[in-house]
Amino acid sequence: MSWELLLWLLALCAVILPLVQFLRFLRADADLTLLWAEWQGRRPEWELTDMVVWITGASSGIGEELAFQLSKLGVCLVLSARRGQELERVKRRCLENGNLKEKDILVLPLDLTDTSSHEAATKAVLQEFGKIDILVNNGGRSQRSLVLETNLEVFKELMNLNYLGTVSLTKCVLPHMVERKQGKIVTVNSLAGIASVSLSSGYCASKHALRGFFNALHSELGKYPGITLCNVYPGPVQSNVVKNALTEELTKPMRENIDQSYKMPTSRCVRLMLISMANDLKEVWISDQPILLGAYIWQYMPTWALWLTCKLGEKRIQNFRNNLDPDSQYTLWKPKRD
Ligand SMILES: NC(=O)c1ccc[n+]([C@@H]2O[C@H](COP(=O)([O-])OP(=O)(O)OC[C@H]3O[C@@H](n4cnc5c(N)ncnc54)[C@H](O)[C@@H]3O)[C@@H](O)[C@H]2O)c1
Repeated sequence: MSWELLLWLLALCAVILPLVQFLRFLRADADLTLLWAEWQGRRPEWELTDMVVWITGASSGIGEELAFQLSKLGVCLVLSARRGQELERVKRRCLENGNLKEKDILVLPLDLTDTSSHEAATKAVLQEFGKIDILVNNGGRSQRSLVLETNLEVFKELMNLNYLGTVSLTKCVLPHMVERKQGKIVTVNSLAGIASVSLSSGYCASKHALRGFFNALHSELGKYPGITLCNVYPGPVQSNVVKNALTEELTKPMRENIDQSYKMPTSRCVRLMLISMANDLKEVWISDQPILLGAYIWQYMPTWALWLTCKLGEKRIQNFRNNLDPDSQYTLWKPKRD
C-alpha cells in the first residue's frame, strides 16, 4: 500500500469515526454518564437487593412501574399515593410477578400536599421495616394551560405538591438517614426542571425549585458520603401524567384520550432509573431525541435555546388548541411507538 493511500485512509477514519459517534449520540436516550453506567456499570440486580424502598406516586405510571421492577429484585416496598385501592392493585401486581411476600409490601396512603401527615407516615414505615434505605420522591402532577388563562390557585397547588410536598417528606426521612449515615434519596424531576416549555409554566417552576433545593442539599451533605441524592430528569414518558395534569382551574379536568404511544416506554425509563440508583449517579437525563438534544442546547447555548423554545412554543400552543398533545410535534422526528 502506498503512503498516499494510507494517508487517505487515515483522513477518512478521522472524519468517519466522529461522525459515527455523533450519529450514535443522536439515537441516545440518556445522558452519556448514564449510558456508560448502563454499559459498564453496576447492575441493579446486584446492588439494590435487601433494601427498604419507599415510593411516592406509586399508584400509576413511573412509580407503579418502578414498584413492579423493584419487586423482582427482592426489596421491601412501601407504596404511597392518595388512592389506597389503586395501591392495593399495584401491590397485587408486584406479588404476582415479583419475588416478594405479602409482608414485604406496605401500602401507605399519603397525600403529599398534607404535610402535617408526613411525620406519622415516616414513623409508620420505620415501625414496619425498621429502616428506610431509599426514598423515591416521584409523586407529582403536570400542567397544561397558558399563564394568562390560569388561576393563581393552580400555581399554588403545583408548588405545594411538586415542591413543598417533596421537601416535607425529604425532611422527615433525612434525619433517619443521617443517624444511619446511609441512604439514597431519588427525586423524579423532569427535563422541564432544566428547560422551560410553554403551557407548563407552574410545573416548570415547581421542578426548577426542586432542582435548586436538592443541589443545595447535596452540598450540605458533604460529611455524609453514605447518603446519596439522585435527581432524575425524564423527558416525555408513557404514563397518566398528561391525563392527570392541572389546567386553568383546579376543578377543571384534562380531556381524555390523549395519545401517549410516541413517548418513551415507562419500562425503559424505569430501567435507566434503576441503573442510576445502582451506580449512585447524581443527576441523570432520560429522554428520547430530539428532546434530549434540546436539553444539551439549553445547557450550553441558552440564548439559542430560548429562541428555539419560543419557535417550538408556538407549535405546542397550536397543537394544544387543536386538541393534540403539545409534544406530538416531535413525532415528525421519531416514528410512533407501539
Ligand atoms: N411521564 C412523563 O412524561 C414525565 C416526564 C418528566 C417527569 N415526570 C415526573 O414523573 C413523576 C411521576 O409521574 P408519572 O409520569 O408517572 O404520572 P402519573 O400521573 O401516571 O403518576 C403520578 C403519581 O403521583 C401521584 N400523586 C398525584 N398527586 C398526589 C398527591 N397529592 N399526593 C400523593 N401522590 C400524588 C398519583 O396518584 C400517581 O401515583 C412526576 O413527578 C412527574 O412530574 C413525568
